[in-house]
Amino acid sequence: MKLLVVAATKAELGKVFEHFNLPDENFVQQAKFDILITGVGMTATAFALGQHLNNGYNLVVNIGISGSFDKNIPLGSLVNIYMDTFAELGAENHDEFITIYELGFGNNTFKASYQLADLPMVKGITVNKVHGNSDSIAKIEQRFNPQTESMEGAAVFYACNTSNIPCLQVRSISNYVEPRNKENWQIGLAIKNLNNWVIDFLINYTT
Ligand SMILES: O=C(O)c1cccc(C(=O)CC[C@H]2O[C@@H](n3cnc4c(=O)[nH]cnc43)[C@H](O)[C@@H]2O)c1
Repeated sequence: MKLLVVAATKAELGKVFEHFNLPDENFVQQAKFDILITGVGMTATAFALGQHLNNGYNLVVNIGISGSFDKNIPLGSLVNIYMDTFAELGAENHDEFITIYELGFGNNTFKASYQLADLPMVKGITVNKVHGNSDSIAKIEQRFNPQTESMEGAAVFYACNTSNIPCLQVRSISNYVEPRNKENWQIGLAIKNLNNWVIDFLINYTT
């Protein structure tokens, strides 16, 4: 059984690198798991996965921090994204938005194919532009009713679904999606809790 852990930035996995004494590289290969640092965003993620996904993985775990639309989800807590949507792929038709699915160019939503019992299941969207404006937040909530947003999740699900590799996405909530105020973000807490979860998961999954 071989696992691939995918993160956008090394900063999101700092304690994991320390715990397992891993070399300071973007693609780390170990006996029981590999780690891939892709860079932020869908394009960097898809490119990196295109280079490395063909290594016989039994499971891909996308991890990272994330914004939450749902203020009932505490900052620093972990969620399991069971479906994720490319929220900006489509066309504007004056005030209306037409998804690529509605345009006839294929799916805009992709699902996890591996279940975890112990985390809340939520619906995510993936964006190029972090929402930070009340009008655009209201519009995207009305369009997709998401609970979280990241900049990579749907790209990982797309690559894994297309390659028939089981995948799951675990995110730690660093901020609420609201008019931008970086002072409210809890990136340190979110990364700490995320790293503890990843270390635990790697130890339990690979032994
Ligand atoms: O300074 C900023 O405006 C900023 C915006 C988004 C992310 C960052 C980061 O430092 C981390 C990159 C990472 O974070 C994920 N993320 C976290 N919160 C959100 C969000 O509200 N909306 C979308 N993505 C978010 C994202 O997946 C990035 O890979 C700094």
